[in-house]
Amino acid sequence: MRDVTDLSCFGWDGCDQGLLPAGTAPARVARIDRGRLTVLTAEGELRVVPGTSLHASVLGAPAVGDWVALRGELAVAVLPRRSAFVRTVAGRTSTAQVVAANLDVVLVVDALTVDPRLRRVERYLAVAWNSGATPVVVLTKADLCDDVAAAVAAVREDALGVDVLPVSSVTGAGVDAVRALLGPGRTAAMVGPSGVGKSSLANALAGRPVAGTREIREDGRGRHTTTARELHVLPGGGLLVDTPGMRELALYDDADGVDTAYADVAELAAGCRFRDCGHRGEPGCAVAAAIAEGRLDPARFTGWRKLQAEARRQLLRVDARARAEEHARLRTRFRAQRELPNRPRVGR
Ligand SMILES: Nc1nc2c(ncn2[C@@H]2O[C@H](COP(=O)(O)OP(=O)(O)OP(=O)(O)O)[C@@H](O)[C@H]2O)c(=O)[nH]1
Ligand SMILES: [Zn+2]
Repeated sequence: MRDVTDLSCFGWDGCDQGLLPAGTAPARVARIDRGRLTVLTAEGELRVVPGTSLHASVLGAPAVGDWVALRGELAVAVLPRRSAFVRTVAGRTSTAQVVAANLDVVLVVDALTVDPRLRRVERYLAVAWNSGATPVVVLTKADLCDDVAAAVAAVREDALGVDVLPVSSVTGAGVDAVRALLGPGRTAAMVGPSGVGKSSLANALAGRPVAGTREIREDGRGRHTTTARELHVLPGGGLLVDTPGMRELALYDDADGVDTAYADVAELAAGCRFRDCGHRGEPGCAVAAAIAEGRLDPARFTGWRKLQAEARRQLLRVDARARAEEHARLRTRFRAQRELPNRPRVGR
């Protein structure tokens, strides 16, 4: 049995660092429902009211998995996060949304029913790497796949440095391997498109229905069943965040995550003759050479380029300062071009 004081700070390192405002107790956000928070405390679940100061905090609104400081039944502050899975809210905005906070593991979930969608997995991995938590790929519905080993191998080849675990929530195969990631006090979030079996996996891990699942409609269109993010406490003391399926995961500030997810391509690119090589046929392009020699899948290269461009666009939208820097960079480049020796100098 874990002792109660232990639970009150479990997973949050700020307690012993004196980060807790005086007269408050830490609690973990399990659910957010029309502005009200359900939190886990040493005494159990509690519905609390967000104080006005809560939204004023630099971390913004609380997310599932956040630690908040409670003063009575009022949540007064969002406590420092050690990791967060962040996406851009759908639409042409630059608003960041914290999907889940204080994670040890991000489970990137996809199904084995169709050919593994490698580009999609890579996109999730880029964001997951940037979260500060460890990404793991979970491939569900193994019972519906004829050649699990081949499908897993294909994903493993692309998901560099990431464990790839096949599971079936129906037969239970592979569920223990996922459970092993979720020791006492460890928090994982499942992310992935709708219908890949996240809720079914949550139920399999919990050993009881904790999340709503849906039957896929005959026409394959289906509807989202998971409507809210929720932090579930698993029997072994691990914590699992179930998130509603995402129609599209837009990158936020994920340039570093992209380079980690595509470490092989990034490393090749660093070996190009020109530092600013665009890999579009320049001489000495190491990326082009790798593609020509069959060492790099051109589709993976295209995926990298696309995500990099998206991360850069997003950065420009988000950060006016970055925009100024980009302008400065373009100006420098322009100046450098003007000063190329073989360029006729005008007006001098
Ligand atoms: N055969 C088989 N079917 C599964 C498995 N896991 C999930 N399913 C089915 O796939 C469908 C979708 O599963 P859900 O768990 O609701 O998917 P989800 O990812 O939570 O979907 P959202 O809540 O919309 O994000 C349901 O019909 C499940 O019964 C599995 O391991 N094997
Ligand atoms: Zn190049």
